[in-house]
Amino acid sequence: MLVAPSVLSADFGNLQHDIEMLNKSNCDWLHLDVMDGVFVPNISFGFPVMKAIAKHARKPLDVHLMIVEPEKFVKEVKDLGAKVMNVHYEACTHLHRVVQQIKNEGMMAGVTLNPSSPVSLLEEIIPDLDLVMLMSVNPGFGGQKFIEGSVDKTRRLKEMILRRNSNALIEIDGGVNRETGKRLADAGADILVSGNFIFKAEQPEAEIDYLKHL
Ligand SMILES: O=C(CO)[C@@H](O)[C@H](O)COP(=O)(O)O
Repeated sequence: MLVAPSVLSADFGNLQHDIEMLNKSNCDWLHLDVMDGVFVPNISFGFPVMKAIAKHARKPLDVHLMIVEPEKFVKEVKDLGAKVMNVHYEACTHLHRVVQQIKNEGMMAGVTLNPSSPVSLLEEIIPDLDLVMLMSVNPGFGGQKFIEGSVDKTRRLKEMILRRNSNALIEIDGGVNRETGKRLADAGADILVSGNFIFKAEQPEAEIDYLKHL
């Protein structure tokens, strides 16, 4: 299992401390949530903060854009040195074009689905994707309750990926902890994003290890 701690739940007053903790940990990617106050009802951080994080991070960056018109920022995300660029299905009118732009910049192309968006929406594009991220909470905030239907949705996505001969990885984001993480792993998840569960833990590195071994 790959584990991508969500930096949204870090201590922003002491960000370097938390990034160093993640550098020392066995986590795989750093998950960076960009929110614009339009696509989601919250504003998080943008490129100046991500550049500062990138300077200290010794793990690949997994950038999740919860913004309208994400295609305007492909080059900026590439210049950060990101490994993964995740855009929302719901934010892209010309999704196929955006996915090609991301891949042409040498990044993994990820498409994210909101909880109410069915996996069937990805039927045509799935062979082109490197990754699909399912939101298991409504995007915009850390620390929300896991939406139960996400486990079955993960299973259905896995079936579609196999049926369409896609190599897409399955990433799940929202409300991931020991218990939900286990069920998601059994359903076919490849990558778990986790915010509050990791950063509020007494021993964040041990919780990362727990999720990694699911
Ligand atoms: O993208 C988001 C929220 O919009 C997530 O990445 C959350 O930041 C995950 O946090 P937890 O639900 O694990 O606390």
